[in-house]
Amino acid sequence: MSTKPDPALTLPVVDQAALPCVALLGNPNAGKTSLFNRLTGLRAHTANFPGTTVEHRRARIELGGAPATLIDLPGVYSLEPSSPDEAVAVAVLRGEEARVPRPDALVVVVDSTNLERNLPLVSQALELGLPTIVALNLTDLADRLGVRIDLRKLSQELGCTLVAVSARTGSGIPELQSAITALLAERPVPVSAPHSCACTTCGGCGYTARFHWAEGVTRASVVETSPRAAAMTDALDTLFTHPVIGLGAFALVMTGFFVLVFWVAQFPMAWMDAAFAWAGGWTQQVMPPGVMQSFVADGVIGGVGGMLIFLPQICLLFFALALLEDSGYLSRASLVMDKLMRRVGLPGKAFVPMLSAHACAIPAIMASRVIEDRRDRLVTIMVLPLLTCSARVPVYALMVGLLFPGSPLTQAAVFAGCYALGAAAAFGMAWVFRKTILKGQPRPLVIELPNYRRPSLRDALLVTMDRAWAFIRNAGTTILLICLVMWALATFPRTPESELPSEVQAQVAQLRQQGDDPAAQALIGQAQLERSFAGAIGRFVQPVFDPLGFDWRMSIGVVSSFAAREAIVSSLSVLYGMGDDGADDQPSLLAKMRAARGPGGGPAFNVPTCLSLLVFYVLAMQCLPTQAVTWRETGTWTWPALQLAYMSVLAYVAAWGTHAAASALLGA
Ligand SMILES: Nc1nc2c(ncn2[C@@H]2O[C@H](COP(=O)(O)OP(=O)(O)OP(=O)(O)O)[C@@H](O)[C@H]2O)c(=O)[nH]1
Ligand SMILES: [Mg+2]
Repeated sequence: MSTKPDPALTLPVVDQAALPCVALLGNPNAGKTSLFNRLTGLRAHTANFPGTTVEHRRARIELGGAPATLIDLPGVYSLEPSSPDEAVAVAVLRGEEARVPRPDALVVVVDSTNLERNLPLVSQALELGLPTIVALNLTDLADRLGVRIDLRKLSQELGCTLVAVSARTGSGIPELQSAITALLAERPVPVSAPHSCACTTCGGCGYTARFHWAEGVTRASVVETSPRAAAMTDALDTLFTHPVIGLGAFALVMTGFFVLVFWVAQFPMAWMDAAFAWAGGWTQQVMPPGVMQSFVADGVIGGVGGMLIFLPQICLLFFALALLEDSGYLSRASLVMDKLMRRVGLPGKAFVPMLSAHACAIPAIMASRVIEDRRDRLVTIMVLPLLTCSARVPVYALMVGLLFPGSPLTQAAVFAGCYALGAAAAFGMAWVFRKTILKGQPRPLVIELPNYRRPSLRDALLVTMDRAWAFIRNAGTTILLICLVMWALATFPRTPESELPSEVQAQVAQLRQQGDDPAAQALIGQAQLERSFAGAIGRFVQPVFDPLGFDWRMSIGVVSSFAAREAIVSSLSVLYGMGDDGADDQPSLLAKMRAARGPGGGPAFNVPTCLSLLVFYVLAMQCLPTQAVTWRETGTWTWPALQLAYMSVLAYVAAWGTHAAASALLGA
């Protein structure tokens, strides 16, 4: 599924340049984006692991009745960047980022449950000489964990205004807004930090001085900590990061995830399928037969409905992923997976991008900016589109629904198998790249483990609603357009019944004599479809896909999905819906496809063909926006071209092998 431009990035440049500009700076995972969302009312992505934001984001806010620009930055541990995302933050601070105004003031966001680790950056920020406020965030969690901070003391130690806030509950937000307004009005320059190092001969003691200062300030201002909370975190970490138990826990979490997404979704999906079937049937009753009826029933309801029935599954996927991201577990899973990933040449830091690629490869490719080494990053980017993104979900669901009607557990297992195949292919290809064009050993993982947090149901629901809306918008625009083109290609030229071949006319006459009018009508529909533009194009490309077991309708469906893979579902819905089998008064889309016949008279979607289609869609690169992002992140067309070439060959060969093996095994 392609991502739309962030509304926060759509401010006119001229407008922003004239406005006072405030940047949110802070350690990774300190809650900068959550605060940004609170202050702007936007819904930028947040998650409980370091490195969620990898690009600056800006929006206009009102402060004391006057407009200002607020910039959210990627998290940094220091102002000496070590990865591309950190470089973005530092470039904005220096005024070196194109089209972004240099900030006039800073809000340094600090995690109050992790004060000591956040303060070294505060000291560097204060040295920039910009008007600065420190926002002490996550105070709700600090309260729950029994961490108490003496705010007056801390403010004195820092020598700047300090505001305690909670981006989660909203407490302290009005005070923060007032403090920023005053900061922009008065523009006080912070007093110089008390830890600067006079030594000019070595690079290390500056850091040491900063860390000593952070330790001292923490000791002076943290009044109370809770050993019980720390003990609980340690106990959970011992389990989740254990080389064996940790792997078992990971397998369990993932299994639960897929069963939830698959099993729960089947109920609303069945209702929606029935609703669209009813709507199609109703249209046929109220509209006179003809081109318009076919346009509405087959083109619009059939095509878009064929896509929309998968909405519940998409929603559940994003909801479950949001809860998982917010829990703090993912950083632990990265540690457990690091060893395995490094064995195939992937860095441990690729884990979170790989997991988020299960939603969409585009943000995942951008998220790989957290990987410091260029070769490590390139290997990761090259294999990310192999992981199952949400646009593949409708294709998988359609195929497993056709393959195993009425057995949700088998469906769930095959569905999970597709995800596993994508992951295995990504690991295998990473290994191949490491042995060939991107030789080298990935760096070992050093990662900060965030606190475990109770996931926010509200945030997860908001993410889900956004994604659902994006899915509906996509179905109502791009997919609808593809459906209409497909419908037009399948409708015209319309061969009159009298011009159909004589053997077809004879069969039709015989069926009518037997009183089987629906079957006669279906036969005419089939013959007309075969003589349409779609039939001609399908037959032209079909020889390419014949070894994979695809008939001409599937072949044209595959071609239609090279710009956006999910388009195949709607294309098939239109094409199979139009060659109506007449088996039922109002057959659902799945029923129509199940009843469709292939050239030999057997089911068009037999087991080898369904499996081959599944394998093809697991492995093929069919997403133009992903290619564009690969180009942007790598700076050359070589990598996206290679990505397209190797994935297409891999998909074709694997689908061909699957079809041949399944046909041999089943004697098909
Ligand atoms: N309980 C609680 N959780 C918070 C608060 N602020 C942020 N969070 C959670 O902390 C996690 C990190 O929040 P983000 O806003 O993504 O942090 P960030 O600083 O933008 O992180 P990066 O983009 O990785 O640098 C998310 O799970 C948030 O829901 C808060 O005040 N209270
Ligand atoms: Mg962020």
